[in-house]
Amino acid sequence: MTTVLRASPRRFVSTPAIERVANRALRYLQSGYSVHLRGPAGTGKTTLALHLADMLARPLMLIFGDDEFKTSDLIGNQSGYTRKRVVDNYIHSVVKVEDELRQNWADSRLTLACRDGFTLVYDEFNRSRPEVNNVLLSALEEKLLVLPPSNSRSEYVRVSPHFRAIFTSNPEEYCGVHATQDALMDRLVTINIPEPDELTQQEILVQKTEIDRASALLIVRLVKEFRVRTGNEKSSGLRSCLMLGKVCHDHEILATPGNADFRDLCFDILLSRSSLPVAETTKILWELLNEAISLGLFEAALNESEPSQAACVMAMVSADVAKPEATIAQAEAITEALVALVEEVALAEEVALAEEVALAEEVALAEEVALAEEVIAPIPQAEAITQALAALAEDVALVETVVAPLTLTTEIALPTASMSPLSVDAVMQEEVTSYEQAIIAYLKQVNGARLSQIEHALELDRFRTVDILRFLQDKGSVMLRDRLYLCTEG
Ligand SMILES: Nc1ncnc2c1ncn2[C@@H]1O[C@H](COP(=O)(O)OP(=O)(O)OP(=O)(O)O)[C@@H](O)[C@H]1O
Repeated sequence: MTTVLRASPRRFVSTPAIERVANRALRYLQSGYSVHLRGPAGTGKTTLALHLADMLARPLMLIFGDDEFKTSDLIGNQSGYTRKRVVDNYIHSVVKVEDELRQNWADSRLTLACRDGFTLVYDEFNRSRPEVNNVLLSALEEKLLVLPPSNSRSEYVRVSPHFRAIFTSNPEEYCGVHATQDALMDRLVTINIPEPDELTQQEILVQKTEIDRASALLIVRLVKEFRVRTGNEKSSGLRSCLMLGKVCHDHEILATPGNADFRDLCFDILLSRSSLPVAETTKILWELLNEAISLGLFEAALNESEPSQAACVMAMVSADVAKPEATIAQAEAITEALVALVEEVALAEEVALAEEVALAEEVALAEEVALAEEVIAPIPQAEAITQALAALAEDVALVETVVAPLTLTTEIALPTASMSPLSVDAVMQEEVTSYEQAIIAYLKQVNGARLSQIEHALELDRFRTVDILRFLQDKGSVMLRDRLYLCTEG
């Protein structure tokens, strides 16, 4: 049984680049021509073919090219027999038997599509042997499909004006494909489908795997870079990107080069896609992921809303590695730019650190000042204590003087041997009187003084000063108030 599809690609993503190609193809189809989409594996040819068929709004016949294909698989074949037996016994002695054996014909997809005006999508048609596809030549050009000779049906099928064919193929250097015959190519409009651009791949990833935009871009760039470094630019990385994106999304794996799960995923999906020896490919991928971590290339480039210097550097890297002719000088320039960037980051960190240290020092200084103020505050009290101590010392001295043995005073005041006792007394009396007057005069002058001040001012020793002051106090000429000696005379 032949199934007619009404298929359209699930969640077809249209970006400006895809729309341009789709419009071109649709133009040729509307003018009655069949279209051939040619390009490396995974560039979106089949998806685009289905999308175009959907745009034509006709039922769809889908055929996949195969090396085992025969022409009959395209147009149909005899399938089984119908046997017809007639027994005539009209005269009882005569029996007439007629036996008829007829082959049945079953249309295949191409015949159905041509007859009913469906859209045929012949995916990877160059995987079928060229002679199998010869039947298409007259269908496309003369609009007649030629069937094997038969007595029971027409050998020609008139191709409906609504019939359209969309072919897809991989380039001839691909394994398992046949060279396409010129006659067929001459009847088709061939559009080359390169690998989708970065934006398209990112968009497809976001819409089909529901991964976030930043992760999608990181994956696209990582896969692109890996393919460049492994010299595997012939095919497209879109399928690998879709696998990475879907697994990351389904299992909540953070798509960053430093994440161990993501790294495992990259190794599982990408290693087998390189034609280099496994050890070499592993080293390349390992280095790539490490570079991405240390230089933060991919992460920095993701911040598209604020294009940073790192993003520019990444753009340079992408642009240059994409060109095989990128010279060593360009590579050095890129390295220099990266080094400058790393240095700038280090400098910024240093400045931030210095500012932090300065701030910490300021805080420490402020704390010290506060502490010092706290320490200094009690000083007036200390001064008062010192003064009190000094006064106390004076008082102690005064007491000592008072209790000092009288003999000592006598000794000090002893007259010289040359003087007579009378003259000695007179001299002493005279001397004492002059000291009394001197002290009274001094106390009047300074309006009161301490014991030590009087001693110093009049250059007297302590015992004499105390004696004289006590005498003056007894006389009522001097009084002591608050450790100050005051003259009571007017
Ligand atoms: N425009 C698009 N919108 C949505 N998904 C897309 C689009 N283009 C490609 N894809 C997806 O990318 C993957 C590869 O696309 P597709 O199978 O069409 O590539 P292809 O060129 O036909 O590959 P092959 O030559 O190996 O058959 C598919 O999963 C497909 O769904």
